[in-house]
Amino acid sequence: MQYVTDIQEFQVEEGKGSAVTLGKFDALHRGHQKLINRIREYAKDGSVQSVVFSFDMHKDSLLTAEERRELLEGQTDVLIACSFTKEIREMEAMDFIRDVLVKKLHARYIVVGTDFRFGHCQRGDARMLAEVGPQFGFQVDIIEKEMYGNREISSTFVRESLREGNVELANNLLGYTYQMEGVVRTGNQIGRKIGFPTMNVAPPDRKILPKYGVYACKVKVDDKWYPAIGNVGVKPTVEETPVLLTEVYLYDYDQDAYGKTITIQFCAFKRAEQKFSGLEELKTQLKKDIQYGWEYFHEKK
Ligand SMILES: Cc1cc2nc3c(=O)[nH]c(=O)nc-3n(C[C@H](O)[C@H](O)[C@H](O)COP(=O)(O)O)c2cc1C
Ligand SMILES: Nc1ncnc2c1ncn2[C@@H]1O[C@H](COP(=O)(O)OP(=O)(O)OP(=O)(O)O)[C@@H](O)[C@H]1O
Repeated sequence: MQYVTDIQEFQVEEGKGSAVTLGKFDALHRGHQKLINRIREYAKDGSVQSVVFSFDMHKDSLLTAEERRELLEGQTDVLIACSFTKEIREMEAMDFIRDVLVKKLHARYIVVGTDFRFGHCQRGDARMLAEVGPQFGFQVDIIEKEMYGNREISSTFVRESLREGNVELANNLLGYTYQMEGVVRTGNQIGRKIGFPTMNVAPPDRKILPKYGVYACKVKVDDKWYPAIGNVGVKPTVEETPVLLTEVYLYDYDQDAYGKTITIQFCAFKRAEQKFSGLEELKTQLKKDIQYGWEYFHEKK
């Protein structure tokens, strides 16, 4: 996959056209996957290159740029991560069509959802693309929204579910398990003292985490997955200054992981993070959480 961050530097392969899908693509949820599958179909015979054109809004996001890139590896020929700069924001819709979609991407197929909007003041939309398509030589596919019950799947819906701690719903909307990655750093060593050594990991910058609380997790260390129980939050019982961390206790791991990069997947919500009266009360609750996690994975709820 070709990864492009500066659209000015990019040109579709000589003599080839492209099948392009456009949007923010923060989540790469099941709705986004529908669009990506369509451009893949067009590119299957090699006649056109498939292009995912994503606008990076520079906000807190579900996927870091690196994660989006990894998830799309092997799924598309080209990923354009286009910064949503003033220049892009203020570009007239027709200029975007002419200068970017036609001149740079040689678009033959454009695949968007029903509510896709673009260009200065969002004046461009899917209908406008379809109207001018014949004149510029591209076909437009407007894809019906993938639904969850009677609500459209969207990145906003995934963010809301995470905010409520409902990772099961978020994972269903995504079609994969929500995760974060980070380097294991030293904690206060209290966990070890109370019998539950944990790995402490700070989330990447601007990465959205689920609501503060306890989750059944899967954790990848050195390419191996382990069942675990984790806490997302600021440990109010033991920390005076809040520092957001995800902390995980792995069931079958007894080595030193400091400095290693691990991946944490959030599988199920157990309870909200609490401030306990002291370490004894925390320890009593931790035992219950650990029991819950063990049952979650062993009874495969
Ligand atoms: C499953 C689990 C649940 C936790 N729940 C809470 C909690 O509700 N409140 C809290 O203050 N800390 C909670 N913690 C964090 C503990 O305070 C922390 O593990 C302990 O202080 C050890 O921290 P250390 O690794 O920095 O030594 C939880 C940790 C785990 C692994
Ligand atoms: N549920 C869906 N089914 C099909 N297409 C979708 C769906 N959601 C979004 N799309 C389309 O995918 C492209 C990228 O969508 P985009 O990420 O901008 O929207 P979104 O997921 O609704 O995010 P947000 O909630 O932040 O607005 C757009 O063309 C959009 O119309």
